Amino acid sequence: MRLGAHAETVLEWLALRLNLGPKPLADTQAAFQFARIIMAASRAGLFEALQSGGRTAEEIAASRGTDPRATGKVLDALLAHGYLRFRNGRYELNRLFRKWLLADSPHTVVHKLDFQEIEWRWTEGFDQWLYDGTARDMHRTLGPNEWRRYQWGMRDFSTAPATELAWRARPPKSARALLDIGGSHGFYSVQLCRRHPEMTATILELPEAIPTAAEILAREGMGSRVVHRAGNALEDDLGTNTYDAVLIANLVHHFDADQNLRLAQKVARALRPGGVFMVMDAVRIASPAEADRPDRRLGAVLDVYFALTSTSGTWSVEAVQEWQRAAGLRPLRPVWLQTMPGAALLSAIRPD
Ligand SMILES: C[S@@+](CC[C@H](N)C(=O)[O-])C[C@H]1O[C@@H](n2cnc3c(N)ncnc32)[C@H](O)[C@@H]1O
Repeated sequence: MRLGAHAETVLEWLALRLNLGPKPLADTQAAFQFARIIMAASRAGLFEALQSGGRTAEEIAASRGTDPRATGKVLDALLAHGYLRFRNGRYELNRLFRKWLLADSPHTVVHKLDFQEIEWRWTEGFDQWLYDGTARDMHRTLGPNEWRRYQWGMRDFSTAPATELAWRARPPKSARALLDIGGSHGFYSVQLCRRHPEMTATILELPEAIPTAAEILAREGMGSRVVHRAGNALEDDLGTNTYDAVLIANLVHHFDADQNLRLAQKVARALRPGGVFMVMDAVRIASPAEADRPDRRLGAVLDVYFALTSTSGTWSVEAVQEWQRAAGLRPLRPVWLQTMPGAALLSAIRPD
């Protein structure tokens, strides 16, 4: 997935090729301002105001309590970028974006856009961090309301990759017990259990996450097939010969190499012979020689973000497979997720 400025005309392409336009400004000014416009529009409910049809800027502003002039400008910026269209004097939500920007859509990202307001504030720490390397350990510093917004945000982030992962993961055919470490809202477990009707799942989560995570999970109607267990994956015993599959999705980037190695060893003990350890995450380069690989771009940016927010960072395929091998597991070929470009499912089997 390529971020940044892309030419739309031959002349723009030429200007980019000849390096005539300042790419660093396209990568920053337009990107960060438009990002904040989308977030503000979503948080103010401007997209929601267009749910049941076209409206004028004045009607939208009146229904959301926003300033009419400011609202008109925001709507025009969204129009210019294809989020909206304009017909018969009214703004309409573009059909493609209804799926993502309406709160009652199963694919909504409205909560993630809300959580990004917190992440935005965190990223203001990049400058200081670059000098002193002092990171924020986000899981130790969130307040109760931030925990709530975090869990809802993670839920929105998971719907597309969880559905794909459930189709492409290969737990043993007879798999019955799944452990989902740091599984939060449980959507990965829910989709895996829907795909494998014999399977039940336990989500191991920090206690602070569980009130909101359980509320989100309850909406899926899985009953006792997917349940939470409060604990800490770094400190708790995970059992012996207990699970057919263990998933850790979007969490190894919060742990350092030593923590991940010890966790892999606990997972290997907890797996039954033939069981599978599934690590899903954005993947970083193993060395600067790999830097031009398109499937490592997301991991490169998130590596910096997680180093700031949780002291660690993203990991390479090789690093994850090294922990898995050191724990006595046999890594399988990586599965690159199409719904989350730059993320991969790195599975390893416990030999019989
Ligand atoms: C980035 S979220 C990922 C949630 C979910 N797996 C997904 O991919 O959508 C990381 C989750 O791991 C949980 N977590 C962090 N440290 C943990 C630990 N030591 N033990 C168990 N869970 C942890 C957090 O509370 C959070 O819900």
